Amino acid sequence: MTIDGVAASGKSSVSSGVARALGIPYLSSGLLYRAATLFALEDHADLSDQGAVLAALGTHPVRLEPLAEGNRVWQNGRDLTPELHSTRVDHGVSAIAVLPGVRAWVNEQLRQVPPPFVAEGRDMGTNVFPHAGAKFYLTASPRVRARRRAQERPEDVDAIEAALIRRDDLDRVQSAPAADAVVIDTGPLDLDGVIGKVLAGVQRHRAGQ
Ligand SMILES: Nc1ncnc2c1ncn2[C@@H]1O[C@H](COP(=O)(O)OP(=O)(O)OP(=O)(O)O)[C@@H](O)[C@H]1O
Ligand SMILES: Nc1ccn([C@H]2C[C@H](O)[C@@H](COP(=O)(O)O)O2)c(=O)n1
Repeated sequence: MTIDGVAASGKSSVSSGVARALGIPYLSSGLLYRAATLFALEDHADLSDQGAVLAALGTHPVRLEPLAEGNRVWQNGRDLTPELHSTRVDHGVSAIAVLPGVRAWVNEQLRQVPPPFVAEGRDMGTNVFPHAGAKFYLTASPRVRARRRAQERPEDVDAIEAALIRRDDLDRVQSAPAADAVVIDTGPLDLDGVIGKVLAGVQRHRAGQ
């Protein structure tokens, strides 16, 4: 199954809850785009130069550890995960994510994982796993998302909201919901409410309704 959505709409938290309820792993594609961004930044690569970015990726083998309680990304023995939600990675990741070679690098890693799993990101239901059994797409207003994110970060809500709107715009091309996805506005719901809606959708799908 796939869970896509806009930035900070709750994809990772919801995927983790759904994966735990179903007893299967979840895969965060966004973390792989973030790891690619971190490598490019550390190598001082021009983020719009696909050749330079792919050269940086070529020297940094990574492993996505699909833990249900939260994915981690490893480079040999180094756990990259704590650095992947830094502001500098947030600012650079959309530039990296438009590069076709980077998208192929991410998708190849995702497609090596044996099902069943919950795949989470932007284009899981449209491009990477178009034949997934059940598809969901999470949204919420930029203000709601910024308020939630502000609980985790020292920046103020207005700055976070502006950055989210910028990233929504830059990611728009690969972020369209699949035609057969169930769209959920998470604004009026708490986390358990969203997880419950997704699980109910999975049940309906299994029952063939
Ligand atoms: N329905 C909800 N109600 C309240 N808080 C929520 C809800 N869903 C998610 N959150 C909170 O919002 C924040 C962002 O959620 P999360 O990191 O899961 O989003 P995301 O879509 O995976 O983000 P990103 O696109 O940056 O990877 C977290 O602090 C999470 O706990
Ligand atoms: N399938 C995906 C997943 C992610 N991206 C890009 C777009 C985001 O700005 C960035 C980080 O993702 P997030 O952690 O916010 O889910 O990666 C993408 O293009 N396609």
